[in-house]
Amino acid sequence: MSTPFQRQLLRLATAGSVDDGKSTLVGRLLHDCKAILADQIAHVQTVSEARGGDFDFALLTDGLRAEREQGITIDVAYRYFATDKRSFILADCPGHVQYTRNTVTGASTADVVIILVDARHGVLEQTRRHLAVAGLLRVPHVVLAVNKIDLVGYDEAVFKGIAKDVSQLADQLDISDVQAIPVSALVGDNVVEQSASTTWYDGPTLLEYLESATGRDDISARPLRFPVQYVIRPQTDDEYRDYRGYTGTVASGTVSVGDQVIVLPAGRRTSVSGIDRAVISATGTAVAERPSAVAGEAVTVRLADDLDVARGSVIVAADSSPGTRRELSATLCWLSERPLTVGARLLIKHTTTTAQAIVTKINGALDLDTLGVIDATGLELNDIGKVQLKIAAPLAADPYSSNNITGSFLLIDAHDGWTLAAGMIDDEEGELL
Ligand SMILES: Nc1nc2c(ncn2[C@@H]2O[C@H](COP(=O)(O)OP(=O)(O)OP(=O)(O)O)[C@@H](O)[C@H]2O)c(=O)[nH]1
Repeated sequence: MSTPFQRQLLRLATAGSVDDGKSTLVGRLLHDCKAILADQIAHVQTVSEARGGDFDFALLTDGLRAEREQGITIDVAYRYFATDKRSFILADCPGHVQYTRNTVTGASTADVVIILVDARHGVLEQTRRHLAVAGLLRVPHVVLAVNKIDLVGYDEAVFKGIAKDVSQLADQLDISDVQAIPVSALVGDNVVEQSASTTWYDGPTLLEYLESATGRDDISARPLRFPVQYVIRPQTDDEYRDYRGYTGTVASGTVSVGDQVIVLPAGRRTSVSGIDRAVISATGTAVAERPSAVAGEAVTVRLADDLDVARGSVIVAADSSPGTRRELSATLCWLSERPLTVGARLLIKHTTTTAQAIVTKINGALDLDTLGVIDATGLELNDIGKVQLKIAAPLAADPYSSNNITGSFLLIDAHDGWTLAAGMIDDEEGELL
């Protein structure tokens, strides 16, 4: 069972092209739902006046920009805010040349992605790309914020035209829930307050929508996956002499004492004999035994038998084991300036395992104009493509459609440690694109 706090929490990400108004929209949202501190408002007022202009909402979110100017690399920053009804975590993806990288990072855990379109420009290539990424990552809800609606005279036909274009794309990309909202981030229309200038629109404001949207499926109801991060074996002379436990974060499902489990990749069956959690208090750290733990909790699991368990092992429900594989069909978002070619040798980071991998085949790339798959011999920066990989170690992996944690991975350059791609494991039929 999730706690009331977990139930109310909604993860958001924003996406849009440069100057579509992301910073202004986020600033407006935070300001109008009173999530901004008074001293921040006073500061923005002073800076805006010094520049001889009106209150600049983008300044409320531009702290990041200042940090970037100092050379600190921040691709995605997380902001927390709350209303009476709900708490939010917003992955703020600044306008940047590496759009896809930021969007993938921000949207990978998002419940809702807000895709901005400038009402004057309509759907652009970036919009298609952002929609494709949201579809691939199976973000449950997409908000199409048709921004700068004030600059097209609050014209209903313009809004409807863009909403229709996006709804057609969403159908092709298998995105089932798109809510189009006409907004002016600058004026504040339909962000928190209903606009008097769009009387033809009877849908929710952005905040109303966000306060009522449901999150991703409850991952604690899925089969157990517990990737082992560390093996704990104190080998001291005290009561913990024979202690052997496996720490990690429950990726999905629930683990309870007495559960029948299988340890992968070895495939040995055993049962859970104990679950411990460190409790830190004023008097020090103690170990508390727990009857069970749910997805998202970091615990130490003890097993009834002394098996070969190491970092990278995955403890899974005995009646629902994914097995292991050394070959994967996957969809990649290629995030590097260095193109991918067949035969490339890389590292794959999948849950707590890192192993060598080789790209054996490139099956095609997504054509953003037609949204079909076209032949490709390589993948370039921001391309989305289908590949086959051979891996040096067996992975306990699920298709992304059934588990977004054990179904996803990163590809890393073995020489310099740079992240090259984010990958999602295809269904058996390879139906991701
Ligand atoms: N008229 C009008 N102007 C807007 C609106 N939203 C944003 N703007 C203006 O558009 C410009 C770009 O807005 P930003 O919020 O900086 O855009 P952005 O998408 O965050 O830009 P980057 O962070 O550089 O990607 C600014 O001059 C804003 O004042 C709107 O709804 N109406």
